[in-house]
Amino acid sequence: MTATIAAELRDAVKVYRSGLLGRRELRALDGVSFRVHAGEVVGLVGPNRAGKTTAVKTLLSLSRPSGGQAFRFGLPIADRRTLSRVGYVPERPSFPPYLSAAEVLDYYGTLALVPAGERRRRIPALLERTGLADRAGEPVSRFSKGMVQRLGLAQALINDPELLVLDEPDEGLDVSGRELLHEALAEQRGRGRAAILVSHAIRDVEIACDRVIALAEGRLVRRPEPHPAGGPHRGAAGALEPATPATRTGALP
Ligand SMILES: Nc1ncnc2c1ncn2[C@@H]1O[C@H](COP(=O)(O)OP(=O)(O)OP(=O)(O)O)[C@@H](O)[C@H]1O
Repeated sequence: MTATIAAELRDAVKVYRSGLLGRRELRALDGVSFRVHAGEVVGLVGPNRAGKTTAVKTLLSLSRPSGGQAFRFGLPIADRRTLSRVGYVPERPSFPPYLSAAEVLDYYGTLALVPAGERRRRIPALLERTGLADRAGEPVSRFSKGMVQRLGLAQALINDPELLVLDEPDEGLDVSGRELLHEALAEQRGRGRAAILVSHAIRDVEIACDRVIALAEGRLVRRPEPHPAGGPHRGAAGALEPATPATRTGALP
């Protein structure tokens, strides 16, 4: 039986236009196809400007593709109901500075349609887990960069997501903060859920991910390899393959 496909891009194209009459075009995504299955943690890597953030923003309905298709849990991304099943830590999380950490989590939990009883149960547990419990009542304006990153992770977990998307979440995190990330990713895998980690920290990707998808200049340069659902975590290192013609034409694993 095929594992649930939590996220998929099919020949996705994103063109940004600039200059006179929009004549200059930049192809942030140029025919990118990949799938992320339930039960696997996928690393999305590549140099600056490769299109990594554009790819995840497309999967999150934050960027409208110029061509191709994108799906969450088998449904087109235009169907926004599936967003409540996703947790997302953006590249530079920021929160209303006058809210406390507990209020931020309550706010985002409400937006993600988490029932009040669940929010009351989850918020203290997440604050404890992310090491913010002793500062839970303080306004976020007093938080350090690493604390904001930790709150970003707690925020992404408030709805117990089936797909967790982390866009360079390791910026500013200390060793225990990185361990926290690895634990969250391992937990996703262990519970048969999916995760995408965008990172330049190759060591973190090797430790945390089952396989790697690499982009460069808006194109896939490595072919994703299917991960047997429920199979042992073998690390990302063995999952790389050279680019193939199939990759270029958008054929899916
Ligand atoms: N809103 C936008 N308008 C115009 N160009 C954009 C926009 N967003 C992204 N781009 C361009 O698209 C390309 C891909 O950007 P993207 O942020 O997806 O890359 P990335 O791989 O995440 O890069 P980094 O590692 O630097 O974060 C870049 O050339 C960027 O300048």
